[in-house]
Amino acid sequence: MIEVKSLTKVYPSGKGIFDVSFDVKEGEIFGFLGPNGAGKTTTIRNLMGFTNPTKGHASIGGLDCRTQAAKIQEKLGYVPGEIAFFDNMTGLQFLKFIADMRGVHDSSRQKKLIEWFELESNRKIRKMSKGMKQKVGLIAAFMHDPNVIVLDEPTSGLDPLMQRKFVELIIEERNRGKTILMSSHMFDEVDKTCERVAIIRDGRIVAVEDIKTLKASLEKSFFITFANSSEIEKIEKSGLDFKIAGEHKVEIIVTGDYSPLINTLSNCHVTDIATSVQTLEHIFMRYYSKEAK
Ligand SMILES: Nc1ncnc2c1ncn2[C@@H]1O[C@H](COP(=O)(O)OP(=O)(O)OP(=O)(O)O)[C@@H](O)[C@H]1O
Repeated sequence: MIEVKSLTKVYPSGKGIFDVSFDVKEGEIFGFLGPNGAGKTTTIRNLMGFTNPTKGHASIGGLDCRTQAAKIQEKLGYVPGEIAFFDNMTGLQFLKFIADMRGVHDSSRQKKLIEWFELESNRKIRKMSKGMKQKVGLIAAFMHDPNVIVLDEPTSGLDPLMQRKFVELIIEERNRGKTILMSSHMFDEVDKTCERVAIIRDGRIVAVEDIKTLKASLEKSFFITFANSSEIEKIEKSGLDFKIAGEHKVEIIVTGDYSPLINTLSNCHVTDIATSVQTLEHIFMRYYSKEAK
């Protein structure tokens, strides 16, 4: 549904994005992650046709993002990273203005979204907090029921309750067949919603991965305490990946298959087991760090 091929945008400073390629399938939530300044907004601005690429191209629903931007925007929902509004309007006036521009006459979905995000819609935008403005931007992006939604850091400024509501909303939209591309710094939100992610660093894609595959590579550490130190010999002979963690204690690291651990421990006198689980954040941080390939 969204295709990005060798997209390159070089700013005069030499910064930008280089050979960015990924695709977002119809009906999936796709996460776009990366440290500050990595190139997420630049990529998204190219998708919206706000800026022309130096090289490469992008399309949404088969339409070219450079030459058919107006047509794409008719059907798209978009939340920019920084929302600039008509400050003197109330939230509701702004939403009505956008709906009129889009030729949307049924306001039932707009009303539902105002209730869902508990927006004080009669407040002037200039008197709204960052989070309130973000809600207005989200409602504007979703209220015309678009098939494709592009979100640049959609929950920045939202409190945890509203973040949760946002997560519920996009899962519901995905279940209704909508395609969502979302840049985010919130690993937890990405974990809860996305099927796949692309990670960008210094303007280049360093990974495009299935969340399930990433989760399968998470390590789990088991801290096992034995009744006596002689039990440790059994661990040494077992072939398990382990480190000594005390006189009677080992840390055993498991990825995926737990059977060898269970079989080995069933022959040992164990007095305590504690566990610690890696989260997706560990994996994302590995890609964010300079050492990642
Ligand atoms: N209009 C511009 N002119 C010149 N350089 C720019 C412009 N916009 C972005 N850049 C530079 O391009 C690089 C990518 O910036 P971009 O805003 O796309 O990153 P980002 O991943 O969205 O970051 P963040 O997470 O901080 O929002 C940065 O080095 C940035 O300074």
